[in-house]
Amino acid sequence: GPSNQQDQSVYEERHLRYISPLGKGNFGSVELCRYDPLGDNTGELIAVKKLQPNKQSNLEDFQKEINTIRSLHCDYIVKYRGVCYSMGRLSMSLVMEYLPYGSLIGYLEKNRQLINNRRMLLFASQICKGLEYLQSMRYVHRDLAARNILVASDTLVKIADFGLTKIIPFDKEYYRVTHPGESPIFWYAPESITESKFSHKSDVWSFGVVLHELFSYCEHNCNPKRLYMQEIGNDMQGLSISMHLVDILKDNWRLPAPPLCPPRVRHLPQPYATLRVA
Ligand SMILES: CCCn1cc(-c2nc(Nc3ccc(C(=O)NC)cc3)nc3[nH]ccc23)cn1
Repeated sequence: GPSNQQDQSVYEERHLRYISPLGKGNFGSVELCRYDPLGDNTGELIAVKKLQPNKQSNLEDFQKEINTIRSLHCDYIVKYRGVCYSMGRLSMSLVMEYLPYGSLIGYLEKNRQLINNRRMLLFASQICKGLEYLQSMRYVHRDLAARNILVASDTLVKIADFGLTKIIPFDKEYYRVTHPGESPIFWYAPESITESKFSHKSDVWSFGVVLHELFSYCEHNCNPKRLYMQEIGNDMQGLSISMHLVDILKDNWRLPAPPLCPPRVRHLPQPYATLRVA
């Protein structure tokens, strides 16, 4: 559509045709819809994120997420299209570009044989560029994980879901969360677990876990949570899982390099995340 189609556009609910569910994000679910004002099925396919009413999230968080994604213009970040008001502006939905190949996890599982190291590194570099752009805007994503990476084509992936994204205050290097919700602790840097501190460095740590997922082809039997839980041992004495996790990380235990991981990736220069533990 016209260039103003890109931003600030309002989609009328009456022209939205629901097609199928696409997935669950933070605070909401995403559905495939066709925006069909002519009513002849020629309208564009869009991804619509609706606020989950029952979740502890509230409209305020959702509006922050919408403002965040609306401010992002990067080839490696899923594009904002507009908003759709319903129930007379009482509730609103976030409209985004539809990425036909879906989540990176499903894509790697389905196309495992066809994806060589070169393409894996292409995906890794695109996620890295998306993260670099976020950092240039002083955003911390706080939920970088393969489940939040979407596939636009066989040669393009994008970062999605900005439900937990925060802006780092201008006088600090980190963002301290007051009320950590359901935390994806197996993607968290140590200081995020122990002090709820999030920074560009903690996003880099999560990117390291995404690299592990990438080179494991997102196989569910070697996903980060399962590998960490095996190492922690399933016998849970008093200490919570997160304290056990921080203990092994402080002892410099790290996720084992995936078996198919090429040597050059295996021995990346130690990310400064490790130096911090020392
Ligand atoms: C990231 C967590 C929240 N989330 C966002 C989306 C999403 N999905 C898609 N496309 C998609 C998804 C799934 C499949 C599929 O075949 N599944 C079996 C095919 C295409 N386009 C999107 N544009 C913006 C968000 C978004 C899905 N979940």
